[in-house]
Amino acid sequence: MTGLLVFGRTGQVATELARLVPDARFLGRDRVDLADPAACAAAIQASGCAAVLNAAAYTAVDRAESESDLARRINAEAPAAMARAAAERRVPFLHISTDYVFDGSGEQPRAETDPTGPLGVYGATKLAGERGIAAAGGQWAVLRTSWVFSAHGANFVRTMLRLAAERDELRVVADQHGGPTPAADIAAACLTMLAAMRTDAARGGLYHFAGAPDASWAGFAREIMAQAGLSCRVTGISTADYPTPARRPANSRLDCAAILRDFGISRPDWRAGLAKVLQELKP
Ligand SMILES: NC(=O)C1=CN([C@@H]2O[C@H](COP(=O)(O)OP(=O)(O)OC[C@H]3O[C@@H](n4cnc5c(N)ncnc54)[C@H](OP(=O)(O)O)[C@@H]3O)[C@@H](O)[C@H]2O)C=CC1
Ligand SMILES: Cc1cn([C@H]2C[C@H](O)[C@@H](COP(=O)(O)OP(=O)(O)O[C@H]3O[C@@H](C)C(=O)[C@@H](O)[C@H]3O)O2)c(=O)[nH]c1=O
Ligand SMILES: [Mg+2]
Repeated sequence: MTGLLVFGRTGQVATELARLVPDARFLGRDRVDLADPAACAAAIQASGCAAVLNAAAYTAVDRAESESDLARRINAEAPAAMARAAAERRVPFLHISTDYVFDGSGEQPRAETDPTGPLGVYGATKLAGERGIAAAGGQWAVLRTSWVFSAHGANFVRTMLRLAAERDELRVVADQHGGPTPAADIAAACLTMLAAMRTDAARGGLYHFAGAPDASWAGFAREIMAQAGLSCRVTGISTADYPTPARRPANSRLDCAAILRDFGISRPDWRAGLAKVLQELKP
């Protein structure tokens, strides 16, 4: 995809995007600080790009509870400023959001039209970002995804592998459910959506996208151990037994029917994505 400007360079999704579109321009933290929303807008204005994708964010869920001002600038104000700059330049803008915008009640998968209710600062700032983008007046899309993993960066798969090397039992919450999602599939979905948006100015909006089947974190951990051939035992525990600064939704399941209907993008099997990531991590 020519003329694509990407915010982020070292993150999970940005790294996978660089593999798929090496000719895109990637703006790392060294080039633009998302804590400076005006600098984000200026980067778009100066770029002459044909499309903008924001793959950067403040993703430290627990730390956000004590750094809410910074999280808000990066997750809410910067994306809104990007969306306004893209609107001025009349180029499509794609942004990534999260299952943590929901309150996690019930057991049904959430649709795009369902009410939000973030439980923590990370989710609240990501939701504010979604709203700022929708209010910017340009052509935009927001892809809400969940439980992202890859061979790079900080993610649950790498955490589990690290801990499994140190212990013979891991205690992992079994009462939070969602769809683990390979970063590579998110990158591909973003490019499919942007391509459609570039050929039709009426395309865009809010879409859910997550790997299948839905699992608990404990179930995800057990599959990691099984595929990696590790004997570390995974004991399912309740959220109450794993206290964290930020509350997390018990029901993170996303209904992904709309993105299939409108873009032909189906839920990837995360177990296949996990096999690829483990292969990549092999020494
Ligand atoms: N990770 C997950 O499980 C999920 C992520 N998402 C969303 O998907 C998107 C991509 O996430 P993912 O790839 O996992 O994120 P990562 O945490 O892997 O990467 C975040 C990126 O943002 C950059 N960044 C953070 N702060 C700044 C800043 N002040 N200035 C410039 N760059 C900054 C980081 O740079 P640096 O490396 O220098 O710190 C890093 O490249 C985000 O919008 C996230 O909210 C949605 C659902 C789940
Ligand atoms: C390390 C560990 C975690 N857990 C729990 C804590 C948490 O409920 C769950 C996952 O831990 P993590 O720290 O990876 O979770 P977290 O950082 O909250 O992951 C989230 O990141 C943000 C950016 C998102 O947008 C979400 O979709 C989600 O992927 O597992 C255990 O039960 N045992 C453990 O040993
Ligand atoms: Mg984390």
